[in-house]
Amino acid sequence: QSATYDYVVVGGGTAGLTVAVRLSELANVSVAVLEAGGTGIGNPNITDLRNRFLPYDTPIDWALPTLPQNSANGRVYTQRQGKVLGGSSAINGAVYVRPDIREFAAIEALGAKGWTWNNFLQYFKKSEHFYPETDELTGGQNYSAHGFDGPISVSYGFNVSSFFKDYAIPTIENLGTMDDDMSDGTPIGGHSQQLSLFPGTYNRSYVANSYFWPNQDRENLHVFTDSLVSKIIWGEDENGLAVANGVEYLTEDGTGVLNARHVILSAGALQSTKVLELSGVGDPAVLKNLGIENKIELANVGKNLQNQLGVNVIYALKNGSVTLGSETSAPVTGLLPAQQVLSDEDMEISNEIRSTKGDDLPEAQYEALQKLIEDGLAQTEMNWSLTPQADGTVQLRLYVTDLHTFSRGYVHANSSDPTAKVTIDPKYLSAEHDLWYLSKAVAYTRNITSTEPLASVIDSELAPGANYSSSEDIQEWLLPNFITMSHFVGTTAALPLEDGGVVDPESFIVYGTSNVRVVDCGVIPLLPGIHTESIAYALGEMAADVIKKTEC
Ligand SMILES: Cc1cc2nc3c(=O)[nH]c(=O)nc-3n(C[C@H](O)[C@H](O)[C@H](O)COP(=O)(O)OP(=O)(O)OC[C@H]3O[C@@H](n4cnc5c(N)ncnc54)[C@H](O)[C@@H]3O)c2cc1C
Repeated sequence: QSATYDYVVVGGGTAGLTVAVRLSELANVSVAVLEAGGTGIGNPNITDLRNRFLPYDTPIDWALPTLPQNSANGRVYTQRQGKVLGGSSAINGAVYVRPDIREFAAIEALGAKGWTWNNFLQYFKKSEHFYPETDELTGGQNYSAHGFDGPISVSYGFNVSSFFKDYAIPTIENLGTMDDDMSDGTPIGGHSQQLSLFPGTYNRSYVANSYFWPNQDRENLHVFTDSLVSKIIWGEDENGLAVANGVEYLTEDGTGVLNARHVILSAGALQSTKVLELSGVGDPAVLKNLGIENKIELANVGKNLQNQLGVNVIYALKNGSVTLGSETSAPVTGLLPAQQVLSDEDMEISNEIRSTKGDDLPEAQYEALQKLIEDGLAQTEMNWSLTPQADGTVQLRLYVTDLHTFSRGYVHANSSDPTAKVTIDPKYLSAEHDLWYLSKAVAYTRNITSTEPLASVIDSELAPGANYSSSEDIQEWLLPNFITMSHFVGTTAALPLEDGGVVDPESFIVYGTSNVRVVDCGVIPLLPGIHTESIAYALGEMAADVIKKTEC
């Protein structure tokens, strides 16, 4: 089977379907998307956000194991990624939040030319349809940073328990501040949580049902599911430079080929690198191990892997003290600077621990991270949710995180067999500050639960439990209990080649090629202290605009 398209997009996920749908607005341009997973149609674990943990270890989850983590007693962590049309937007937590303006400044200063807040803001807005009236908790704010005509519905949880208004928000205000909008580029403080959710429902708004299905009848847009791309097929231009002629892919029926003028890799931060490496693009040492001939030497492919860490801290609430609502997920979230989470004395210890840079962390990123923390950007997200128990009691779950982590790892293809899972070593906790800081964030929840009015309804601490008192105790508890935010970035960084880049920040074109791009979260060079779906949509929108200009 062979066909020719102007653009072939590898991966029908968050950024991939966004860029494909936008490109197909040009009637004279043909676009194909090859997605390894199925359509997901009729799967309630995708559509109903209350089921958001049920996709794990089912066919719509790649379920990618890490290597044993040396700094976590050899623990193997299973990383989630959506394997279905919609990609990770089909299985994620649907928290909608954008980076701090200062994080874009830091990323641009690393060398990502054009990655300014103002440039991204137009694409955040373009992808969003915001429903401010659904805010039951704070309301009456300034929504000028939002979009009202885009495909992705953003609203607030509904039928929210009165606990959040009566206890959570006043307690947050007693310790810090409530902020009016978590998506306006100044996200410090407590918030009423924004979600990619159809207003007044439990239904997830994600890239398949909000960008693609409404446009699926376009004649110039073809989406192929259950099609795993194995590699790029190369030709040469008149100067002998590598030019992609298309891709090869596998289905149940065998091998297929799609010819293309341009290839866009959107397989996510964990898997676009695999397609590059199986196509002979990457670090020669890695390719040699795989037995793959080096077509384009690009040593940065798969390096600079970043993620954030978190853990659930659990408190029992006094019997009968709280009336449950029927909200989908944490209706209140806080974005806290290290200066709030740490005492003055601990801030000094933090400075001391951070004064040594780890070998895996590039110097420029190290300097940027130090400044983000010193300037008081969010270093901990704290999600507040209630969970009813079978015995009729209610637990308060404070999900606490370490947002700007210093550990860096890698992801590489593990075999020349395209069906083999990638090798991931995120090197979690290899930087001392990551574990130490998370232990302090856990301890900080005790300040919260001993502050009124919340203190009056707290019964006891269940996890880790009051007997874990010192930072060392809590660190020990964290090793088997920490979880990750699944916000992978950095492996195909949009930076100058000499600064660790894999793609050009303005064109998204892979260095050494003229017609292969990467458009997914892997291009984000430095992980901002927030969730990443908003950026994935903005990247898809931005890349489409950049590419459209080349077509006109
Ligand atoms: C469990 C989980 C919870 C999360 N929670 C949140 C949240 O609450 N809020 C938030 O903002 N972000 C959240 N995120 C992160 C966010 O969803 C991702 O950062 C974002 O969706 C990634 O988009 P992407 O386009 O880079 O990749 P993806 O959306 O993962 O798309 C990649 C696509 O490529 C396909 N693919 C891979 N390899 C191939 C191949 N060889 N051939 C063909 N297709 C291939 C995959 O099947 C997938 O569909 C979460 C992520 C996960 C996994």
